[in-house]
Amino acid sequence: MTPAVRVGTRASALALTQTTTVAESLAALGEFGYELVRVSTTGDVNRASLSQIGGTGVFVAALREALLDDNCDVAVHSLKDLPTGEAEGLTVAAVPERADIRDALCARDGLTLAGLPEGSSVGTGSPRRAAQLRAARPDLSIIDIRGNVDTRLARVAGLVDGGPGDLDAVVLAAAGLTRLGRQGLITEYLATELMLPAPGQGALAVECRSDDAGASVFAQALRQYDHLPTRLAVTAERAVLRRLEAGCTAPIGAHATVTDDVLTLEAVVCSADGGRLLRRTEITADLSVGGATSAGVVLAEELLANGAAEIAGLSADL
Ligand SMILES: NCc1[nH]cc(CCC(=O)O)c1CC(=O)O
Repeated sequence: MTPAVRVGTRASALALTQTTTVAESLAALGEFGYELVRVSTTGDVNRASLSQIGGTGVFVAALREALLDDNCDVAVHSLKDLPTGEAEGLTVAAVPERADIRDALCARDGLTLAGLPEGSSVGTGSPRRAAQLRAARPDLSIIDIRGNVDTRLARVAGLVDGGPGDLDAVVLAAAGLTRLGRQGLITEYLATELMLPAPGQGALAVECRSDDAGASVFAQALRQYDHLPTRLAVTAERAVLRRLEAGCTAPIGAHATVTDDVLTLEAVVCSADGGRLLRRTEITADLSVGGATSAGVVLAEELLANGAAEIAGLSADL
C-alpha cells in the first residue's frame, strides 16, 4: 500500500475546499490516499491591510517552507497569490482547469453596480479592484477591507445575518464565492470590459519539490491533472506582471483566453485613483509556454512604452 500523499493547505475555509477538491482529484487519478497538512501563513495571521503587509507571497511562503522541510509532498495555492518569481527547488507541477475568472459584486438589496445609489460604500482590499471601480463609478466611496470571504460578506448591510452591515457592497472573486457555496449572494458578475481580473484569478497551482516532479508516486497524476489551456493563459497573464516587476497587490489586471488556434491576452494598468486606465490586447498563435510568456512580455513592454510605470507607480524600465 502506497503511503498517503501529504497535501499542504492554508487553513481558511476557502483554502480547505480548494485543497480537498484537488486532493480528491489527484488521489483518484493516481490511486493513492491523501491527508491534509494545515499550515497557517502570515496572510492569515496578520490582520493589517494587504497593501500594508506588502511584499508578495504572504499567503504562500509558509506553504513553500512546509514543502522544502518535507512536512508535506504537494501544496495547493490560489494561483493569483503565487509570486511570479521562481521558487528554488520547487515546481508548479499542475495547473488544474480554471474556474470563473470574474470579479463579483455582492450588494445589499440585490443591487447591481449601476444601480448603487450615488456615494455608496464598496469594500475591497485590492488596489486593482478599487481603481477599476473608481473608473466606472467615480462617485463611490471605496473602503479598504481585509479578512476571509465570510468576514467581508458580513460587512454588507442585510446580506448575511448578524454582520456589522456597514457597507453597501463588496467585490470578491466569483471563483472563491462559488467554491464556498456563496454564489447565491452575488448580485452582479462584473464584465471583464469593466473589471479585468487579477492575473491567475480563478486558477489553482499544485506545487511540489522539483525532485518529485518527475518520479514520485504522484508525478504521473499531476501531469494528467495539468490543464494546458489554463496553464498557457495564466503563464501569459503572469508574464505581464513579472515584466512590469509588480506583485499581486499592484493595480494591474490581466486575462487570457485560449482557443484551438490563438491565445488572446488583455491587460490593464491603473492609477490608484482610477483616473487613468491603460488597456491593451496581444494575440499569439504560438500555443506553447514560451509563446504565452512572450505574449505577456510583449504586452507589458507595450504598456511600459505607453507610460505604465508612471501611471501605476511601478519601478520597471522599458
Ligand atoms: N487574495 C485572496 C484570494 N486568493 C484567491 C481568492 C479567490 C479565488 C481565486 O481567485 O482563485 C481570494 C479571495 C478573493 O480575491 O476574493
